[in-house]
Amino acid sequence: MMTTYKYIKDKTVGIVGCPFSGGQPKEGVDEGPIKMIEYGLIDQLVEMGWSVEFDGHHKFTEFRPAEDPNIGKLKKPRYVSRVTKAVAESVESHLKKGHLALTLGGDHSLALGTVSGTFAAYPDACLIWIDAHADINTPESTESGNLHGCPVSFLLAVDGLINEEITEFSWLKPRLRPDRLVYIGLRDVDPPEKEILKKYGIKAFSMYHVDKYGIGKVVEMALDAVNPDRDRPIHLSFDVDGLDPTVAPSTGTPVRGGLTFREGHYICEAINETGLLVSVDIMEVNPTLEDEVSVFETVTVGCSLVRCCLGESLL
Ligand SMILES: NC(=[NH2+])NCCC[C@H](N)C(=O)O
Ligand SMILES: [Mn+2]
Ligand SMILES: [Mn+2]
Repeated sequence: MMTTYKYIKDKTVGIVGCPFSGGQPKEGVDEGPIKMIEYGLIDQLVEMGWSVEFDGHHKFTEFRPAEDPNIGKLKKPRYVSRVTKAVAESVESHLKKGHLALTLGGDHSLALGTVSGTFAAYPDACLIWIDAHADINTPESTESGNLHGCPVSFLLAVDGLINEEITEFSWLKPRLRPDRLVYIGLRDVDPPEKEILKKYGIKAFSMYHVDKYGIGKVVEMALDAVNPDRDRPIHLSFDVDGLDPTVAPSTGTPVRGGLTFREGHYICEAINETGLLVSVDIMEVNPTLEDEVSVFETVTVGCSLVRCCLGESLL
């Protein structure tokens, strides 16, 4: 099988390395991208025929404000805002050169940047979000105050979802229409998040749906929902906690009953097959959690998801 890419020129991928943990409290998730690169991801992609552009990981510590008091319940809002603004610019510039943008996280607050960057370059894109969580809490609804649980609410182009104007994030232009967003893998959604999904009619396939229909049908239904004519650019945001903790144990907020190894990879293969993928995030790999074997499994699964997104196939 050979994928023809509709939006990507010269089979080039730009890697945006994002060692960042400010959207949640556990240290170590900033080492995720460093480990994925150390495990040989670039060579693997070159081996597959991709040209890789990577100028080293972002150095975010210089964005860290001396003081960053909570805004309402939100923790480290200034740090997260500055970092994700820089990420948005990196992703957008890769996409505008006709590259596929591959962002390695880091915690999922980084999607504030990756999705903003993608929709700046491709306003007509759609977003496929693989996760145990919906990450759609608002500044009011979040219980944890961790911004990795909130990015989607900031990105949605709807009125009245974010009540208080948070000037810190004024750079962010919400461009994501609710009908261009679909979830797969959900199993730990907070009650106010369920309300938001319902209110805006956001398509979501939980693990119940994966069990009921099988992953093949679920991906097809997800694409039908956000990309019925199979012509829009696709942004895939993959939180490795969408996978079962037996498959990706080294992550900050594991939830039992997740996607199997094959289901996770199938999603990436099927999305690659559309030829429409322009932007991929692999998020929440934390190589400091659990034992050595778990770390190895989680980092290697991060790398193999990327390879499947970029066209590695079994035959
Ligand atoms: N990207 C993640 N792992 N998010 C977990 C979010 C958990 C919880 N819903 C919260 O808002 O804090
Ligand atoms: Mn998650
Ligand atoms: Mn997430």
